[in-house]
Amino acid sequence: MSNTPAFPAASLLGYPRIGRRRELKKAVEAFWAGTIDEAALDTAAQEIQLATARRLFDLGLTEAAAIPGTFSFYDQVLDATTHIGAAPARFGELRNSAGELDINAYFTLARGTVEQQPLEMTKWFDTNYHYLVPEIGPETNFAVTSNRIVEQFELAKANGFTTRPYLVGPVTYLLLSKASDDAPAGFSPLSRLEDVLPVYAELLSRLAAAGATWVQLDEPALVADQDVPVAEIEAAVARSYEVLTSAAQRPAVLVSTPYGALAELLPTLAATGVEALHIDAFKGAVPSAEELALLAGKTVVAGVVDGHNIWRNDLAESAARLDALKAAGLDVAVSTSTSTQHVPHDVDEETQLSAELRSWLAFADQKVGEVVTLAAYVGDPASAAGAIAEASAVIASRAAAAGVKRPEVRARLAALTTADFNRSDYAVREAAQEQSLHLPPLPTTTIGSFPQTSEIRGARARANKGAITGEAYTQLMKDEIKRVVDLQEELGFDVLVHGEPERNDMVQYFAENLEGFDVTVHGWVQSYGSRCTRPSILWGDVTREQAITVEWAAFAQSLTQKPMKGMLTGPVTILAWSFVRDDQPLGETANQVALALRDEIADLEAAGIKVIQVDEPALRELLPLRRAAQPAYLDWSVNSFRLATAGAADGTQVHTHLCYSEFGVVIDAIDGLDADVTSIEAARSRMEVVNDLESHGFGRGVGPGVYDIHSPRVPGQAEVSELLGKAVKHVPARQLWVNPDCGLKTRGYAETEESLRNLVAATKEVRAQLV
Ligand code: MET
Ligand SMILES: [Zn+2]
Repeated sequence: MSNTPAFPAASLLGYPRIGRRRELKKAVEAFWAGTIDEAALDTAAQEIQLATARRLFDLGLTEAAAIPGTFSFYDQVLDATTHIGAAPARFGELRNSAGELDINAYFTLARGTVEQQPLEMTKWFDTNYHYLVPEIGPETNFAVTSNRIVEQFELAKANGFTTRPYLVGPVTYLLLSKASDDAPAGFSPLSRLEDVLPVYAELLSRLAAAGATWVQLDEPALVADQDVPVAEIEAAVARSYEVLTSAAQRPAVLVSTPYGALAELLPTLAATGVEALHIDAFKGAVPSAEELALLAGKTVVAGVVDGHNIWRNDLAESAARLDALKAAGLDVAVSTSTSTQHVPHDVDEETQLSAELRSWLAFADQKVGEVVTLAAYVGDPASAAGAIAEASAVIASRAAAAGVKRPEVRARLAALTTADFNRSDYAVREAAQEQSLHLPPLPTTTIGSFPQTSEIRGARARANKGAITGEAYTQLMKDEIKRVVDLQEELGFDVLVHGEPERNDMVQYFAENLEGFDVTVHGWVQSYGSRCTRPSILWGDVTREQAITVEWAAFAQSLTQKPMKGMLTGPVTILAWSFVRDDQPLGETANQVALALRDEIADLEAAGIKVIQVDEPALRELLPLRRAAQPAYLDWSVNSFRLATAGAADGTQVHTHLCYSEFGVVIDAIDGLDADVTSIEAARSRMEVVNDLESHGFGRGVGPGVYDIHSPRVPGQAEVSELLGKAVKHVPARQLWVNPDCGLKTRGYAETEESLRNLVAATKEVRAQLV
């Protein structure tokens, strides 16, 4: 390329897609339900894209290509899949008569069909966002199969905004892919790079023809240690960006590398012809002078504003980082460390929070302001002096604010000894639990929540508005608990749950009932597809003023002779799904939460609860992307779980639940949790996990999920029997539990009942075959 257009001085890596009032969620779900048609869905999507462009422009992203084109109907990895023709053959022909993977094909891949499970879903780096895993084999027929990225650019352009189209980069795309069903053993998706690159080149050429000046190719896989040897990744990066930058007609290329430091791949990217390289200069350190020298001639897009958490930026600290980059003589632009898709839109919406707390925060819109200020600083340091001083003053006042440090919490933590982290040997506990529980082989249970019906949500909304009394609300929840308990009795479950109707969200519920947290009203963040969560804000030392779950659990237990599980959310998950204070190590915060849970467990036991589940679905999520940092993380995270649970009596059965399939990665840590029973996701990955369990010799109870609750599909009895048949071949039957992959709160009652009925019937079938 001759005459590279200037990269905008201020930019964002990405922006929330779901809409300030979750307009996209509503439109997409209405489309699935058949209440709006494709044209109406498109109109809603266009309105969101234009509202975003207008907003970002008004907030100061006024230069061409400053506004990221990061809208997505469901997921950015699925977007790439449908643009490059990578629909797996197992779905049959999904291309329409024009040869395109249209919106129907798109949602088929995301949600599955009666015959086909959807693409597997897994965590996006160290975030709570989930992407759909591509399945690539020798048979994958790569070709441009969607023009949506071009149409979205054109839509913005026609309305006066030159955006910067976004695509997951080719190396990351293939590294995140798994081998298709049809691929031979040992097949590596990265081996298809040469076939993928011309398709990316064609998309770049179409974007250039439409007038795009810059494109953003996102390569976060380059900041994470991979199973593929580094030399292979280096070669793939070098080759990809050689091919893509030698295309005749193309926009200038920004490669973004969020979620951590690039480390050994920085020189490789520096040697390519890409015009701009984004580095995560918030989480990652500023590269050394030698590395920076390699970047001469490129724009360095410095991600100094954290896109992944909500604290106001320490502008003085960011300015110092920018100074280091400028001192190396580089052309520096300012951006966020990651897409701001991980944070809510706007602090100003949260008028119920104290002005003090609000002054400590920056959501996506405030981050735009920070980026714009810092970009001005790069041009003229004096221009930002006032803003920098103000940010420093706010950060200092936060450190001294009431509730941030509570002496009694700190004293209790300081007094802990190793005994507080250890239970009796498993053999002792196992015997005591056999006595207290008398369970059949292959005990059946569910993960906790039952469908959250519109009646339940409506009752909560009315109670929050004061339209019904607290007593009326409690009664409605108790009625619901009774329905759920009766249903489980009728279905024949062995260990029951109360269904969690009183919980809006498994983390927020505890945040609302513990000191040290605050919750937002509009702070929705996309978790996967149309699903959003509203992370709480953990800003101070954590204490529990009174029992939280005991009344509900005791009521549920009073309705049945079967054991009722007490249900708690573990410390790591509470941290991972909240916006956590950044002023002390995570391990300290986790232990504060653990002590509150430990007290709750003691109260549950005193109320007669014999099985207590402490969910840790996010244990894998916070795992550092670099192997060197993983042992320290696993140490504090496992210890916080042990601190929470080690006060339980031998006869109390402690369960934990983790919902993802890459179990092998953290199996030692899961063992370290020392839970008596562990339930995990396995249905979508068709029980692959039992191989890991077998090779590891996992010795305690385990329930690999047999019902994928992420889709409305009902698994048949034969399908569940087959999964269980596979499980008993690899895991001793006496350790095996039968349960769904996860909680049922997002499902409807009809499909849930049918699925659970099949689950129990299949269990009886397999039990009968055990000798
Ligand atoms: C994301 S893990 C969910 C566990 C929780 N107990 C539930 O069933 O909803
Ligand atoms: Zn789960």
